[in-house]
Amino acid sequence: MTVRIPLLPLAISLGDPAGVGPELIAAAWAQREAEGLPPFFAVGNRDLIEAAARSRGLAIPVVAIAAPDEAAAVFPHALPVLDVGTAPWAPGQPDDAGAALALRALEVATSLVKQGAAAALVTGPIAKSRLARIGFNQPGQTEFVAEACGITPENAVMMLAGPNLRVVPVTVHVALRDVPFLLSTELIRSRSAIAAAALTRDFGVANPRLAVAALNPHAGEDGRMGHEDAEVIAPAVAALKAAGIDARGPLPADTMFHAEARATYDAAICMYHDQALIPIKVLDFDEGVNVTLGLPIIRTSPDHGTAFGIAGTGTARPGATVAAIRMAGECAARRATAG
Ligand SMILES: NC(=O)C1=CN([C@@H]2O[C@H](COP(=O)(O)OP(=O)(O)OC[C@H]3O[C@@H](n4cnc5c(N)ncnc54)[C@H](O)[C@@H]3O)[C@@H](O)[C@H]2O)C=CC1
Ligand SMILES: NCC(=O)COP(=O)(O)O
Repeated sequence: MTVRIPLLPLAISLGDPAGVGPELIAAAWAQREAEGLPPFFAVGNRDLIEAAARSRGLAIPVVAIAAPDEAAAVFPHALPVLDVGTAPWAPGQPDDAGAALALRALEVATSLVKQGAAAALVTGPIAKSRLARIGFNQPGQTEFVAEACGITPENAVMMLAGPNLRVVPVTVHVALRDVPFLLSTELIRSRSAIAAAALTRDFGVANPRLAVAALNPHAGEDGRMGHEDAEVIAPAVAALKAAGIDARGPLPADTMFHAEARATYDAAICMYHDQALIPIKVLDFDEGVNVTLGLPIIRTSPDHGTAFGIAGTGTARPGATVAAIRMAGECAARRATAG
């Protein structure tokens, strides 16, 4: 297997300092050689990351850098960190100062990637409710990064990807009761089309096969269990096919995710958050990556959240963070090669 390495280091934002983000950045650095990871630097606070690393027995060297261009030389022997603020390390005890540091790290890391000072953005997990307390008015980091890049939220598409499955939730961080009203033929069509284009551009899938899920049980059972499947989703699939995209559906969601079914598509287009995220977290929790499609930059994140309950205990597994770094590096290298 050829490992694609980007020319510049990646930027990784700290995430909420009370969560598992800081210690998993350190754990990923400790595994850089074994995992063949591309060079990266953290954006956050050196002392905090060092404390988080030591809590899990990682006595790794952590070095403050003044600018991203110092990261490549430091990375082979120490974890480079760009300091953007301070907060005490208090695992499992989120507060406004920590949320402010997380937001500052996200802002700076995003800006550095946009400027071309870093090859791609990997975001550490934040708690949306904690950031909302300090004025963050986006549903999540996806929409924040999209806005920073001048992309509308509709055109920034969340995909969760692991070794066994890729899923795209058409609606994301909304109440379940609102989903039927938010779904539209155009939203399903456009998110699917963006996903198909990104699978080709960033993942090297020449002719992506999309499996589009139904909303209702049994795909509506001829209208006996809801009308959205026939009236909203089926026309979107027809429009995708008319545009030359290999799309099928609406498919009953309960039989889309077993192994034989998964082998027939490259991504499942799902109608709501948990329809997409439950199967991938069952199959690939420890290697799942959240990637934003349709952006001018590459952005990935581990599939899990802040896990405040286990921060600082040494039990958080680094696999999803490692996978997010690897995927960001590969996608950035693929874009650089394509020109
Ligand atoms: N990429 C991001 O920024 C994401 C942020 N979140 C945020 O995280 C916060 C907590 O959300 P939850 O639903 O509790 O999800 P969570 O992923 O933080 O935790 C769910 C369960 O998985 C465990 N877990 C999570 N990561 C783990 C790891 N690396 N190793 C071992 N166990 C792990 C936790 O201990 C917990 O039992 C919320 O505020 C949410 O907004 C959630 C998902 C993604
Ligand atoms: N459930 C996915 C998630 O919460 C990640 O959202 P985002 O912050 O990456 O937009």
